[in-house]
Amino acid sequence: MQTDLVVPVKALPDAKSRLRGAVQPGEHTRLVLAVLLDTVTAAIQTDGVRRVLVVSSDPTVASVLAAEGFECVPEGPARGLNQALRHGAAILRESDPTGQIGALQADLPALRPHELAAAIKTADGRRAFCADRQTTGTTLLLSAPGAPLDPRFGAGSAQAHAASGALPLTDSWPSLRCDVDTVDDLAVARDLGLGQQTSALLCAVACGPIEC
Ligand SMILES: Nc1nc2c(ncn2[C@@H]2O[C@H](COP(=O)(O)OP(=O)(O)OP(=O)(O)O)[C@@H](O)[C@H]2O)c(=O)[nH]1
Ligand SMILES: C=C(OP(=O)(O)O)C(=O)O
Repeated sequence: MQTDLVVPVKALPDAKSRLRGAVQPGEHTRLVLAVLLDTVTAAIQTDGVRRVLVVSSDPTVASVLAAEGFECVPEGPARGLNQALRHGAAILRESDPTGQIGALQADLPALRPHELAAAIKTADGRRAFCADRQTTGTTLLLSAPGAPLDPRFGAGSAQAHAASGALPLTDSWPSLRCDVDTVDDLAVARDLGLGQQTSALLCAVACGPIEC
């Protein structure tokens, strides 16, 4: 079974606001883009992942992704994170009405393809989710083949996904659970091993709280 993933990214001026301060203010956008590129690079290298579709109406996100060969579509008419995910899922469904769809967070710069592959394998075709390392948020939500994704991202999304019947995936998978919302999260990701783009950026600008 092949899995197609949707990755949502909001407008860059608003993106990763809690991560501000990790690098100088003028480098924040580059950091957000580096984290995104490391995430989608790991995702597309994952066994069993066929497509990675970013949903973002930000023109810089679209052009940076296009330059690296990634797919990006603008949001649909309905605003918001879950609406963007539903829009992306609908596009993926047009190509394969019976396939498995997933929502992957855009801020997993230490993501290891083998951990994502293991999570997809463990789900084994069931609608399932992986909570973040704090256990409150969600880093990955998978549909059953041909079935709705039914995303419930936002504050307390792990509980919301469980309450909606999704199976919690409980193996450790530290890189899949390590979304970087804060400077502390980025330090944890650095200790796990950052992807090439984020690592290079932090080395290039190394005078903030996170050193490479
Ligand atoms: N396309 C799209 N993506 C969104 C939207 N809202 C949030 N996202 C993305 O969904 C993920 C989680 O969103 P948030 O936690 O709200 O935002 P964040 O940018 O990660 O961090 P904060 O600004 O610190 O809240 C991030 O990848 C966001 O870019 C939206 O309205 N549209
Ligand atoms: C929106 C979510 O992500 P974040 O950790 O960025 O708040 C979520 O986990 O549902």
